[in-house]
Amino acid sequence: MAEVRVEHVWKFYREELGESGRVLAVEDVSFVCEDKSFLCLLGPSGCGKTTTLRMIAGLEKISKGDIYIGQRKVNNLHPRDRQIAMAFESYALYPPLTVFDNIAFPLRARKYPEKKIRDKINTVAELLEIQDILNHRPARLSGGEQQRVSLARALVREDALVTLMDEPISHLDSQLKAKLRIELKRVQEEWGLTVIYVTHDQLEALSMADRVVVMNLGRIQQIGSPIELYEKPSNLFVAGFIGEPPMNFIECALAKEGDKFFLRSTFFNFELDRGLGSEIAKESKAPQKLIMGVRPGDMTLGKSEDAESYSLQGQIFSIEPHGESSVVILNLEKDVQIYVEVPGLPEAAEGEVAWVSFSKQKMHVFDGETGEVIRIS
Ligand SMILES: Nc1ncnc2c1ncn2[C@@H]1O[C@H](COP(=O)(O)OP(=O)(O)OP(=O)(O)O)[C@@H](O)[C@H]1O
Repeated sequence: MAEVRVEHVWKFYREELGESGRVLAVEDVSFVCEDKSFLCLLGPSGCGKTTTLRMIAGLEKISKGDIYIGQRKVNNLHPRDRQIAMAFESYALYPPLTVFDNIAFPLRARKYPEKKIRDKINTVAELLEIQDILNHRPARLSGGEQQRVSLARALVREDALVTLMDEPISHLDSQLKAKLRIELKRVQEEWGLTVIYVTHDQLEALSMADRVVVMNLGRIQQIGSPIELYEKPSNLFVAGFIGEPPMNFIECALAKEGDKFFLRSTFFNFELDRGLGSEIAKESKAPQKLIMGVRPGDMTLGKSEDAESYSLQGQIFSIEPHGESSVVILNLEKDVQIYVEVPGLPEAAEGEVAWVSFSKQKMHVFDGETGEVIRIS
């Protein structure tokens, strides 16, 4: 295994339109995937995550920057010479070979003994629930089965320095996905694999990765552990992208009265701790154009204001039971709604007036112009 370093990597695609039509797909991306760790590239469609992975694999040329696998700079190395295993969304299975022979192919090419190949394939087949299709040919497999075979072929490669996966479980049903999220993480840890995994699904990234690289519009937005991204998002994009239901955002402004600072909007007037107030006054490019953020799960629902916390009043618009929890949607005004996640079923009814409260520590403040978070440094 080996660490992977991506240093100031850029990718321009030149479209048929000519020079002027070039697409900037990846912009100055740098990150390290440590040896034997699980790193996810997470972001919405078109954010550049697949392009980044394909440059690591050697399937796409780097426009600018360097990529290292272990100590070796691989910019100009053929994919075959990079010692990588790949499970990509396009399965690339060999149609004439059975599933077993497809998985065995890279092992036989490396002259593994047949007994070892069989043992390894049986272990992986059980893990991925493909024992019963080992003798089938790819043409008669469903998309989800082909995806698991492609994943199996990548996982059996003991000699690979790094395993690259692009949406490897996207075509599976939710039950199998849930099982494989747990199993993939277990196998990665047990076998000591170094994994770089592309997904647009935050649940996959947050449940499996040691570190997550969040991308948008070709750029890295934040790199952190799942808990860091959730609790300390560094900008509005990450705050809104991570978490389900997403973080609530309300426009507001900074106000100063004497030596006290307030965060003010039509719906609230929160007195700020002096430290945060001064930080906003100092750091914000537009203190009259701030955005307050609070996660649905960080709020409680009640019938009265909580003097110890920040509170907002609204009218319950709907209650959605989700099993263990419920999502309550409150109207603050016709066009302004907030989502609150409460355990079980709330003791409240649609149409009632209710208060939501949250502790000061759970509030996030963002600069409305730059989108960057403002917190006490
Ligand atoms: N071969 C290509 N030629 C031109 N533009 C491309 C090419 N491949 C990708 N792009 C563009 O580069 C950008 C990044 O694409 P990429 O596939 O890396 O994104 P992604 O985050 O993996 O998205 P998805 O999850 O939809 O695959 C997009 O704007 C895409 O349209």
